[in-house]
Amino acid sequence: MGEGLRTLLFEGDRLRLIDQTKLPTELRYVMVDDEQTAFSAIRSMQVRGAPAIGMTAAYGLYLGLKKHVDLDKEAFFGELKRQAEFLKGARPTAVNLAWAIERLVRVAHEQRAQGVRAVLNALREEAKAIQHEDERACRTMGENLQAFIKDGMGILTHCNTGALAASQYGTALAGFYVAHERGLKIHVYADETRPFLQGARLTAWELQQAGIDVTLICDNMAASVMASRKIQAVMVGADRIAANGDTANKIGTYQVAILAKYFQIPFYIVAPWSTIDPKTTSGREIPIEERPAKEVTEWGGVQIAPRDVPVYNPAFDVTPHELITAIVTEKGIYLPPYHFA
Ligand SMILES: CSC[C@H]1O[C@H](OP(=O)(O)O)[C@H](O)[C@@H]1O
Repeated sequence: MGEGLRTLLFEGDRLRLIDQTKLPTELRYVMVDDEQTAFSAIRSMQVRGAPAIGMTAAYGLYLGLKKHVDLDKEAFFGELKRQAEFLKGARPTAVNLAWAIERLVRVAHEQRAQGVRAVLNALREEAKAIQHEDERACRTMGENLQAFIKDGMGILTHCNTGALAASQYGTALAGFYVAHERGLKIHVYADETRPFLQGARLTAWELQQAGIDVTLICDNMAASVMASRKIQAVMVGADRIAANGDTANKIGTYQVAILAKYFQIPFYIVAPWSTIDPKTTSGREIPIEERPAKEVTEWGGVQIAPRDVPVYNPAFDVTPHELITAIVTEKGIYLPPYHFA
């Protein structure tokens, strides 16, 4: 689905999202028409993936404020502040969310001298601009990643970094789509990605739809698959990259990076520039979201662990920069030592 199905479709002043909690068994949609519906789609992970949640929050902020078009300017800007803070709290780790909201807030203040309607128009256009920029960034990341993709390669990936996670193509998966378009034969090993199963439910589905060879493995099989020399590279996404290159990504990424180091397999991060947060100097400062215990103790409403057992469910971990071979963005390829400013 590199170019086909759209995770986000903004049309007729409404945002339609693919409901990712229903995949792969059902292709259903969810509509966003204000900040509340945007917040709940992001929090419940109907939409997920750093670029996709940033774009959803941007449209959600515009749509939420549109309902307050009749407020005077002072009250409207008060509402802007409230909704912006509210949306930023939906998920704390992926910096793309705060980045997109801050872009809209900046534009609103630049237009403050104009009327509320002019501010609203500017907000809508900024949200659309973020989406268009993301489309171009995804394609360029995919092209840049070709520097590390060779014909016949086995590639391990974790979570879902595909078209579902962004406007189209995705980040690491963009590279797989471009390689496939160019006739390269690659074989992708997709970690299932406990507990939310983005690898099993989303990556396996996306790659299968696109006709790219994919084999699903459980997370605890990665060492064994690497030991059998099936993997020549690991390529994953990111939710926040600190100035020193430390990278927060889906829980389980860190252990894959350690395994890659052990087996001397290169480990690549692929992310748009908006995922880099130079204000965060190292991974220690990255806030890690904790998700509800039920995501671990239940699946599909079925209990799979003892009732009331204590659960620790961090959604992300931080891979230290020294385990990262290169960071690929739309602006180019970055090699260690990393210094993002
Ligand atoms: C293209 S960013 C994808 C990114 O999304 C992730 O998390 P989640 O599914 O919780 O939004 C993850 O860390 C991926 O690498």
